[in-house]
Amino acid sequence: MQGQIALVGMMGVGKTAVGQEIARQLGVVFTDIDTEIERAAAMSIPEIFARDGEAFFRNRESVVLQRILEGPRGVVSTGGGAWIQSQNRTLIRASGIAIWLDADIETLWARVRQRPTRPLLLTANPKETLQTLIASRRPVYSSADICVTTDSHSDIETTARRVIAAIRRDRPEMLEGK
Ligand SMILES: Nc1ncnc2c1ncn2[C@@H]1O[C@H](COP(=O)(O)OP(=O)(O)O)[C@@H](O)[C@H]1O
Ligand SMILES: O=C(O)C1=C[C@@H](OP(=O)(O)O)[C@@H](O)[C@H](O)C1
Ligand SMILES: [Mg+2]
Repeated sequence: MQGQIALVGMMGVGKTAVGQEIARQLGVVFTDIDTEIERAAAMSIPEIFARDGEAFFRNRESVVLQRILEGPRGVVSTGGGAWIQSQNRTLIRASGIAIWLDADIETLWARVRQRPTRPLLLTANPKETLQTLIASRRPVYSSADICVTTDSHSDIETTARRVIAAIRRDRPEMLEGK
């Protein structure tokens, strides 16, 4: 593999689950940035937001992202806000390619509503908050290298295969040696 494959996109779209499956199918290392932040801080994401605030979390996110991108080549799943920061986009572009996983609001909402692990959605109307976040972030996600759309009918394994097929089609040099 010629660089890092980074997954970006809204919370609940499946970056963590699909990223892990892409890495399994390609036989490369998988890293989830949120998991690495939690490990380094010995705290959960909701605990970090509650104790230190979002700005602190964003700082940790950039530091951990840089460290992971400098490591062995593989698949890196980011948190939904990572690609929104321009310095993170620069880091990801310099190390490989960004895949935007996209889905409609109903698909995202069905997946995120089940678990209270996303502090940005602890609002009076979390679905509306999700919708507002999508509207502000979609133009930024669209600057990723490749977009793959998922929906409630595509399972994790199928979505992973479609991502790999899209990379093979658009950026075949990325998968050389694979
Ligand atoms: N087709 C699918 N693709 C991706 N995730 C799915 C799919 N169907 C259900 N899920 C579930 O949706 C939830 C959110 O996925 P996750 O990987 O945590 O998203 P993200 O990391 O983008 O926030 C998980 O429980 C995952 O197993
Ligand atoms: O969209 C965001 O700003 C966030 C998404 C989360 O990751 P997932 O996209 O993996 O849920 C996590 O990094 C944090 O709760 C903030
Ligand atoms: Mg995730």
